Amino acid sequence: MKSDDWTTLSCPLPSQEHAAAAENRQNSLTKPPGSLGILERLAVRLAALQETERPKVDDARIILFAGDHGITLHGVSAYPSAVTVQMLHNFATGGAAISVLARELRAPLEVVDVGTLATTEIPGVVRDKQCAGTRDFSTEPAMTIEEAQFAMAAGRRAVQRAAVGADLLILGEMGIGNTTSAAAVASALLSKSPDDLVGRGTGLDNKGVEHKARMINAALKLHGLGGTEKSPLETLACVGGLEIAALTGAIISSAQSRVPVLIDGFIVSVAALLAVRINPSCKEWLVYSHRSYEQGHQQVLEALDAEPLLDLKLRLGEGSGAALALPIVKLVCALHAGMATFDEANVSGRG
Ligand SMILES: O=C(O)c1ccc[n+]([C@@H]2O[C@H](COP(=O)([O-])O)[C@@H](O)[C@H]2O)c1
Ligand SMILES: Cc1cc2nc[nH]c2cc1C
Repeated sequence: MKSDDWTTLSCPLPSQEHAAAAENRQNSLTKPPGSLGILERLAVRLAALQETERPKVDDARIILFAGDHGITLHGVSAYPSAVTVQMLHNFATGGAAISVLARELRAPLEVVDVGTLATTEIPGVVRDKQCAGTRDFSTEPAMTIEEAQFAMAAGRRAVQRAAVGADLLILGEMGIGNTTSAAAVASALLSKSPDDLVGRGTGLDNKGVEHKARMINAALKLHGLGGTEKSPLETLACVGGLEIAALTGAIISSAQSRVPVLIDGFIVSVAALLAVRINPSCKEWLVYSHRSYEQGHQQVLEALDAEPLLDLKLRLGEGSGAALALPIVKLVCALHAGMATFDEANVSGRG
């Protein structure tokens, strides 16, 4: 078996039978049908995925992948690359936003360095990397195919270590420069102009955003991306990132292992797009937590037929938007399991 063959192995199909049972229950609960909006569909989807009429999300886990980006040589981020490794220490010592959210939610957090510039072990951070950052994709491919596959497999290893058996997996990322890589991948996969997919990232001004779009445009031409000739894996290798590759592998592996994934912001959604292009059967296993403030996110969400739960103008990453949405997902399950039916509560149905 080739080392990349696992990526296309089918994910389980949601159970139609349990979806029907959950939908019946939703429609019998003491509320006008449809009044809980998109949350009703979420309850039914989780029921189908967990093969039960009454799903639960008691055991959620969080995995965060970090990587650095050669393209940062060209001033595409408001922050220096050094921040990625500095933040790894912050994640490990509990001071980052996702560290606080993980503690509050009692969700175990695993942080994996899949390709930062760090040269030494960082206590509390799993190291699973071949490369210290990607290459500058304005002059050469960011990764070789083998490097991208290694990082995808690192994503799978993390899921097998930290998420198998969980009710839900939250994926997050950290990588200065990764909104440039993510926008480049999305432009190529969606055949859209980078002008429509670039955003401010960590806080670029208008000139910075224009420069970022020009860099991506030139790179797409250099690598022959944007048409149909290149595969998703080749696109990932040319202009993607090591943490984006790990996220892609983790999404596929989680779906194959029957663990639904709560997708975070722009970067994780672009990894979801890659995952669905590589293995369409993983699509059913993805739940979208929020619409990020990053300009291109809406287009990526549309391409994935996503219905995000929140729209809070977040643009932090780290899995923070997904962590903030987790209480809603838990409460959706509690409502679905705990509300009385019209019959049980002796409430009259529609006249
Ligand atoms: O998740 C998002 O939608 C999001 C939007 C903008 C920025 N980020 C975070 O900011 C970093 C990338 O921004 P930049 O400007 O360095 O490309 C990276 O660490 C991401 O986690 C994340
Ligand atoms: C401080 C900081 C924290 C982050 N977390 C995710 N991306 C980030 C980018 C910066 C700059």
